[in-house]
Amino acid sequence: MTRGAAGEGRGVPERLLVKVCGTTSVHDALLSAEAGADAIGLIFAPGSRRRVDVQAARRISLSVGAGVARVGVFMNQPLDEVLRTAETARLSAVQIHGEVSSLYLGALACYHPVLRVLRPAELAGQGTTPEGPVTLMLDAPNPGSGEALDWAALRADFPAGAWLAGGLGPLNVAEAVRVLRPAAVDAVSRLEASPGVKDPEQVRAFVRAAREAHRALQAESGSP
Ligand SMILES: O=C(O)c1ccccc1N[C@@H]1O[C@H](COP(=O)(O)O)[C@@H](O)[C@H]1O
Repeated sequence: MTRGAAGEGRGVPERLLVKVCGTTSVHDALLSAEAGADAIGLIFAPGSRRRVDVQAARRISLSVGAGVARVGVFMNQPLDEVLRTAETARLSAVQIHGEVSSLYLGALACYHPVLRVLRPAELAGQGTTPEGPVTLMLDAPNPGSGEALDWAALRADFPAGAWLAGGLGPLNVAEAVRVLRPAAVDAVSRLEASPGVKDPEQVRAFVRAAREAHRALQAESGSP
């Protein structure tokens, strides 16, 4: 991955990962995998309309196999709950929202790759997303709401190597990729027919639009 300081002169990442979040069925997991997603998200956050139970998540994870990353999404949940869920549901990474300590993140990172979610107001001064098991991810203040961010306003502070979520969909992902050059894009609301149920056309169009945008950036910058 091409990395550098936040803001100015950010390179084009070698790869753009695409994550389709809020998966609640084997059917939708296979749809995302067939559309070419690199990762699916399984939401365990309390109160989410896309919350999946651990045994269903395990069946979903096993259905896609090791070629597709399974990211568990958590919000202010105890460490032992996250670790138990990750093991039972065969997660390959955990996405952590909410108020948690660096000790909590460090302990989790001993076991799993961690996506640490930040809101726009928390971005200033983060610099580059660190090499290693904790990767930064930017999301809207109200996760899973479909609210898009002002990418141009965040450009100077967006850490190189970070992931991007927040109101992304087939119609705007190309612009987001062009402006912020994230290492990965992640979406849920704009890919659904109803909460927790994917719209196949939107999922396919999202993956396609993200890939095309990344290829265009690479071509522009002369990267292979
Ligand atoms: O989607 C949810 O219900 C949710 C609940 C709690 C934490 C995270 C949640 N979703 C995450 O929100 C982003 C993007 O959502 P959207 O595309 O803006 O709707 C994604 O990372 C989901 O993992």
